[in-house]
Amino acid sequence: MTLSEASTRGAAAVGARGDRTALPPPLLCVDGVTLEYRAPGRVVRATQNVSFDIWEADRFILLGASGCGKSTLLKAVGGFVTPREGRILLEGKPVRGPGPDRVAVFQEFDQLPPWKTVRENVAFPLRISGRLGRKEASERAAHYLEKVGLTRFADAYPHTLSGGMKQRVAIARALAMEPRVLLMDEPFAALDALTRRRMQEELLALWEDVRFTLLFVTHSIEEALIVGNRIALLSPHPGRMRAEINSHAWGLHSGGSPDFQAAANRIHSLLFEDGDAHDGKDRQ
Ligand SMILES: Nc1ncnc2c1ncn2[C@@H]1O[C@H](COP(=O)(O)OP(=O)(O)OP(=O)(O)O)[C@@H](O)[C@H]1O
Repeated sequence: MTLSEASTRGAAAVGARGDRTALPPPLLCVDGVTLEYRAPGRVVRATQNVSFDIWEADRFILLGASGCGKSTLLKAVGGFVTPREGRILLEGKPVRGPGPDRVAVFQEFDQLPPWKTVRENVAFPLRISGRLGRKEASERAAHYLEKVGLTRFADAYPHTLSGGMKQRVAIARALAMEPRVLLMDEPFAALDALTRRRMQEELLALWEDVRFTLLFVTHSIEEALIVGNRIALLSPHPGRMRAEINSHAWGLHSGGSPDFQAAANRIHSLLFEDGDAHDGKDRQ
């Protein structure tokens, strides 16, 4: 990767598609977003003036050090945190709160109610959101459980599943809602290395099949390169855009190659080299 490949949001998107005029409007627009947590006598600024656009079927990664505001950005897109400054638009409309058009998968294994079977876990949000009746919800649950390879476990309870299987259920549950954007907050970080790798493979295979739009948070450079087609690099706390990078050239089979290592090293220095000196320099 050369410096010229690190680019602003618009240029990166153009690079990924090769033709500026062919670009439709973005699905999700994060525009100058500053996020803060306020408590009496204390303000924590989580991100500052962050901007990026996501197009349909992008696999967009938020990458940065611990505490740089990645999860807070995801929560803001989810509608759980209101920007202090800037705006977030989904299909051109301001995000004003949570909605079924944005569904999240988290790292924790306890995100599934333990008293519901796997099938019920997947079907439940479809029913309570009023989207589908009992029979249709159950059919859709079966469809997505098949996609994540868990048909045989539809009647099992979460505590009988491995960590990877629980994450598959969470992914099936999220995809079953057929959201406009799937939000994933370090979904594989609590898994062992082999399972994590397999889950990355499965997520990419699912994407090939379903072509959902993904906003994915990680602090693993390797995972970002493998899972994403575009990566936003955020500075350490408070998170600001350092650069945006096209990563569509990298995939599951790139790991370990000299080019892949060079890209990872380049990202590492963009993330961690003398912070403010870098901010903006790679955004042409
Ligand atoms: N509920 C909260 N109240 C106050 N400050 C918070 C709250 N949640 C997060 N923060 C602070 O906001 C900043 C950004 O946190 P956030 O969890 O978004 O970062 P992150 O990049 O996702 O980190 P990690 O990779 O460790 O999960 C941090 O300084 C954190 O301490």
